[in-house]
Amino acid sequence: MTFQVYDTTLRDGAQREGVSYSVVDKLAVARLLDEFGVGFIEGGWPGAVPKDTEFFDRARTELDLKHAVLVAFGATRRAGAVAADDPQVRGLLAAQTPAIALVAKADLRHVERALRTTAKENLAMIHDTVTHLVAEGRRVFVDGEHFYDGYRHDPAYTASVVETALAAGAERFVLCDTNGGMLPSWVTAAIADLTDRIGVAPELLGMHAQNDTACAVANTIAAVEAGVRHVQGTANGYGERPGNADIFAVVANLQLKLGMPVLPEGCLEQMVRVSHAIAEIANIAPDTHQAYAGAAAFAHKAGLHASAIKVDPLLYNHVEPEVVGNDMRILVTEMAGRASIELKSRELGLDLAGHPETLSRVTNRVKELEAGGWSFEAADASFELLVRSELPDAAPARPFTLESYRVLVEHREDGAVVSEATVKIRVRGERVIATAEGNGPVNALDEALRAGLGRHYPELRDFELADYKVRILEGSHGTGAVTRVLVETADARGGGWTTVGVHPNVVEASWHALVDALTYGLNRARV
Ligand SMILES: CC(=O)SCCNC(=O)CCNC(=O)[C@H](O)C(C)(C)COP(=O)(O)OP(=O)(O)OC[C@H]1O[C@@H](n2cnc3c(N)ncnc32)[C@H](O)[C@@H]1OP(=O)(O)O
Ligand SMILES: CC(=O)C(=O)O
Repeated sequence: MTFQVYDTTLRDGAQREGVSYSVVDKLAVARLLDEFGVGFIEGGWPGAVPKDTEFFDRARTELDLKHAVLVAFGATRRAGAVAADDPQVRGLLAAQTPAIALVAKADLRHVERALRTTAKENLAMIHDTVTHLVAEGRRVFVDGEHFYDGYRHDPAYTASVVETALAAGAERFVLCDTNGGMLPSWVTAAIADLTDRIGVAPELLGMHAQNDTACAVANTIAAVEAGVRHVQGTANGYGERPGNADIFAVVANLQLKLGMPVLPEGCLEQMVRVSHAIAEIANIAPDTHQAYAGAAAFAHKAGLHASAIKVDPLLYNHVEPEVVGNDMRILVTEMAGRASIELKSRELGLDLAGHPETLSRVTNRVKELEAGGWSFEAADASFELLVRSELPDAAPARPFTLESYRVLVEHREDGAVVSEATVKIRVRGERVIATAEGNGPVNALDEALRAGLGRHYPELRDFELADYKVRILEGSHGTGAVTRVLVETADARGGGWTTVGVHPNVVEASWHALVDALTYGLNRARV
């Protein structure tokens, strides 16, 4: 039986606090999920949510899916109603999708207390709705809401829900951990007990796990190991409350750990791109520490790791990052050893293999500076300048030498605050004095330095300060604190780099970061 990868980013994922997709967003997410190769895309609840109704209408003409089948999600008919006449069920058919997922009560307590109907009527609601939709030519999935809690409470009734749905023609019965309270061994035990009790083939079952115990991915994998062949999940684990099973981690675990080729060839490598693009559309910053897809998923900080990675990257990576479209990175911090410095330098295009003294000097310098509050982890450009300055044939580090700078901040009677900076520098043998105003002291300093350098280095016009972050370092107090400044600079070619400066005076810390930023940019522009 074919393995089914079923995505519910556009339905359960949209139930995450803070997420609100437009119809255009939903269409874009569906295209991305299709590129990732999922077999089913649950698009929302037509008839209940107006945007979802419009999504299915537009999807018919605007989506050309290569891998996925669109699924409309809804509920079983209301108690006492006729399925064919139930407006909600009619809304599902009106979406004209090849497949429909029905949420059905699988816990007797919910039947009695939330639906306020009888055990028998709930079974009839499931039976009638499934047979009606199948007769209308739809593939039907039944999501057994609260399956696991219900099975613990009254296994015989919950098992009868599964039997009813499958007997009525459902293609799969999906075991939902709706409250997300399960642990992997409990999932395994429940599936084994259910299959023994009613003799159902586990391949006819699916798994939908909420993440309230942080076990959604593990629970899903446990279900597959128990024989289930349909898994549900969402991009980046978005979903109601803490979320759903992260479909990226689920699929990667199945393919790379259990050897199950559940995606079409070539799709797994799309993971990082698809994950980040969906985060962008959802307006959620990508989780850098997300397994497999996060920017830090293969980032190594400890010196001991780097020294082994130098021999073979797989000694400290559980898989090759490229198989999910990710990259390995080496972080340079006070935890670095010579191997970390060598690998990081290589990443930046500098081969230090034949320079053991340089390696030792840079390693010691990094440790010293980090102890004083510097941080190179997020400032590759400052690190590269540091390495270059320690190379035996190092060129002069700066495009100028500083005689002095001065910054004034004037608070005027009318409330206006004006900053003015003057720099006195030597550029290519010439003494230059330049003054500029800015909306703050750092901006004024930046402008004055650019004005002073501009005639000799016209390419400076292409750089702009993209971000500026100040952090007060721990262990220091009040206005006398040591500050760390990170400056992010962008150029007209779409590139960007980050530099760092540290000093008890925030202007001096900013000066270091600014000078590194311009120096690095000028070196780069000349390559
Ligand atoms: C576990 C999950 O996450 S399932 C996905 C849930 N998603 C959503 O709820 C998002 C979309 N929902 C909505 O837009 C609305 O809740 C609607 C349109 C579906 C229903 O709205 P309303 O008619 O105003 O009802 P309301 O939301 O207050 O209550 C839900 C009704 O559905 C009934 N219901 C709940 N589950 C089911 C079910 N599986 N089958 C049939 N009816 C059900 C409830 O008993 C309740 O009926 P009542 O109105 O007679 O009390
Ligand atoms: C269907 C669903 O989202 C749940 O039971 O959690």
